[in-house]
Amino acid sequence: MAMASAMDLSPPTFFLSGTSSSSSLRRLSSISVSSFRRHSTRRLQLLCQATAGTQPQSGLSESGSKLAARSGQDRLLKVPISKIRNFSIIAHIDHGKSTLADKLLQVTGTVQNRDMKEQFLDNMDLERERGITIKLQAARMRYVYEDTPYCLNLIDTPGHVDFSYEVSRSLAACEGALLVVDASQGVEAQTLANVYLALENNLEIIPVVNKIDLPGAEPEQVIREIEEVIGLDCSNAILCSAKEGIGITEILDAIVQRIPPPRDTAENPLRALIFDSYYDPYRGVIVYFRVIDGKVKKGDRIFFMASGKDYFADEIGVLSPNQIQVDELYAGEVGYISASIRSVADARVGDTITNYGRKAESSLPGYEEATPMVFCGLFPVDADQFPDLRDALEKLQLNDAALKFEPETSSAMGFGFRCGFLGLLHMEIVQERLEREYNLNLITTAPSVVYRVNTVNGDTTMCSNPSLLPQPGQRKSVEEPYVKIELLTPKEFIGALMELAQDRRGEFKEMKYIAENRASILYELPLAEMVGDFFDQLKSRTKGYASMEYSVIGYRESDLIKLDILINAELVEPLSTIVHRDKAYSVGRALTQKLKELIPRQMFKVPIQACIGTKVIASEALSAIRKDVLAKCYGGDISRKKKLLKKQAAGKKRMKAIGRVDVPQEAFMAVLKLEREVL
Ligand SMILES: Nc1nc2c(ncn2[C@@H]2O[C@H](COP(=O)(O)OP(=O)(O)OP(=O)(O)O)[C@@H](O)[C@H]2O)c(=O)[nH]1
Repeated sequence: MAMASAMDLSPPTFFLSGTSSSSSLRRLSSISVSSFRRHSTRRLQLLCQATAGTQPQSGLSESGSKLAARSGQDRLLKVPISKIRNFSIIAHIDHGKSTLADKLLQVTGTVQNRDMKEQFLDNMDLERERGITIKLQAARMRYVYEDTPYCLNLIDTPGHVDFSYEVSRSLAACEGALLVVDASQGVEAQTLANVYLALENNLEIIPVVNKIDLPGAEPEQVIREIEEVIGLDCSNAILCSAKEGIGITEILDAIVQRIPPPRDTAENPLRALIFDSYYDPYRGVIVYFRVIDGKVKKGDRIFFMASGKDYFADEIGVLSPNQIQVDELYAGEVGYISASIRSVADARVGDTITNYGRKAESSLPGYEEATPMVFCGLFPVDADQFPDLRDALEKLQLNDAALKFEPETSSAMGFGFRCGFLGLLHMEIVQERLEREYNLNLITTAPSVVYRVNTVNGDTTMCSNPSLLPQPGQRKSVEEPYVKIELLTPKEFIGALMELAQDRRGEFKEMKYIAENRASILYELPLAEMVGDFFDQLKSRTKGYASMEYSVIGYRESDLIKLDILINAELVEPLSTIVHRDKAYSVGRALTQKLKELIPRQMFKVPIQACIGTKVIASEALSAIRKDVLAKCYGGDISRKKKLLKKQAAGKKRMKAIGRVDVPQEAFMAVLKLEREVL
C-alpha cells in the first residue's frame, strides 16, 4: 500500500483497505416516492413527503461494533487530507442514485458482491416494504488512482421534498456532487431543485448521464438539456449504466480528479456539521458529522452550539460502512460520535459540534429548526390506550426531532394528540410505526395546514386545528401558507396541468420551454390545496410524465371559513375543515355524500349535515337497517357462520362511536377523497 507522500504533512485520515460486511449501509438508498407508491398499500395523497427520524441501524450491536473495530483497526490506513474527497449523489427519483451508489461500493470493494443484496440497502420493515430509505447515511470507500490510495466519502441524501433541509445539510458537508440524470427521461423537477441546492453550497458538480443501456436512451439530447436548462458545462459529462456497470471507473476517476480536497483547517477550534443522527436504544443518539474545522478526539467534551448541550464523546469512528472506532478525526473527515445523548433534539441536523474547552467563535451557517407543515389528530380507538399512545409518541420523539405533539380533547373523539409532521409521508410513517411497533389502534383525522388568524382585538394566533378556528365575530382575517410550485411536463399535458393548478386556486406565474418538447410552468397556490390528491392527479393527468417541486413562500390572506359536520345532530369536530368561501357549498355537498357512502347504516335513521355556523348547507340521511351478514347462509356449516360474524366484528374495529353512530376511519379522511369534479 502506498504511503502518504512526504509533501503531505496534513493530518491523516483512515480507511479500510479490505472489505467488510455491512448491515449498517442498509439505509443507503434514498426515498423513492414512486417505489413507495408501488409498494404501499395505503396510498399517499401528497407529493411533498419525506420523513425524519426513523430508526436507522448501526447494523451492529455494541459488541459487534467493538469486534468490527478491532478487526477494522488492523486494516486501517492513513491518507493525508489532500487524498480525501467528500461527495453526494443528487438525482431525481428513480434516475438511478441507489443503483449507482451500490455499484460504487462494489467496485471499490467496500462491500463484497456476496453481501450486496437488496435488503442491504433498506433495513426497517417499513422501509423495505415501501422500498424507501428514510434517513441519510454515509459510506467511506477506498479507491486507488494512479497507484495512490484515496478516501472517498459518499454522503447520501434523502430524495424527498419534506427533507430538503436535510439534503441541504448533507450537501454542505461535501465538496462535490454527482448529478445523475436518466438518459431516457432528461432533466426533471427534482434534478433542478437539487442542483440549485448544490450550487448554493458551491459544490463541484460532475454530470453523469445514467441508463445509457436503455433502448430509449438519448444521451446527447439529455446532455444538451443539462447545458441549456442548468447552464452546466457538460463537455466532460460521463455516460454510464449503473445497472450494467458501464462508466463506473470513469466516475471514480472524475471524483478524484475534479472534486477538490477539503481545506486543511485542523488547527482551528473544532466545528463539525451534523448531517444525520439517530437514536440507538443501547447507546443513545449516534450523530453523523463532517469535521469542517479542527479535530475531535475520543473522550473530548463536546458542545452542541444550537441546543446548548454538552457531552463526552465516548466513542468516535468512521463508517466503512460499518461503524469502525478510531481515536481522532480531523478537518475534512466524516464520521460518527456516540456520547450517551438522550434525544435527537439535543443533536439536530444542521447543528455545529465544537469543543467545550475551546469553543468556536461562531457556529456553521444554515441551522434551522424543523417546522411541521401538516397537522392531524391521533386518537386511540380504545380510550384505555391513551397512556400507551403518549408513551409511544414520547419514544418516537427521542428519535425524531421533527415530530411535534400536544394533547387534544374532543367531545366526539375523547382524549388524543394533535401531532405536527414535515409532510404526509412523515405522517404516514409515524402513524404506521405507532400501530405496528406499539400495537395501537388509532383513528387519524384529516391533515390540515397551519392557519394564521388575525383577531379583532389585534392578536395573531396560529391555528393548526380547524375545529379551534375562532368564531367569525372574533376574527378579522385568516391567512394560509402558500407554496411556489414548478411543474415540468411534456408539452401535450400543459393544458391538463394548468387546469389542475387553476382548479386548486393556483395563480399562474410563468411558463417557458426548457427543451423542444418540455415546458416548465410556475404557479403559486395554497399549501392546503396540495394536501390531498394533488400529486396523484398530477401523475394521472400526465400519464406519469410530469414532475414537480415546491417550496413554501409565506402566508397570504384568503376568504376562508369553517365547515362543520353534524352526524345524528352531533357536531364531529375532527370532521371540521377550513375551506375557501367559494368552495364551501360544493365541498359540503360532496362531503355529506361521501360520508353517507362510508358510514355503515345503523339500526336507526342517521342525518348527516354540513353547516357553516348554524346554517345547514347540505344534508343527507342514512336509512336504518341492520346488515344481516348471515342472510345468504342457508342452514349448514356453523363454522362458516362464525367466520362471517367474526369478519363483521373485525370490520367494526377501526370505528369510533360518535354518540350512537359508529364512524369508520375512512370517514375521517373523506375530505381528502372528494371527487374533484364535483368541486
Ligand atoms: N436499464 C437501466 N436501469 C437502471 C440503471 N440504473 C438504475 N436503473 C433502474 O432504475 C430504477 C431506479 O433506480 P434506483 O437506483 O432505485 O433509483 P434512485 O434514483 O435511487 O431512486 P429512488 O431511490 O426512488 O430515489 C431501478 O429499477 C433500477 O434497476 C441503468 O443504468 N440502466
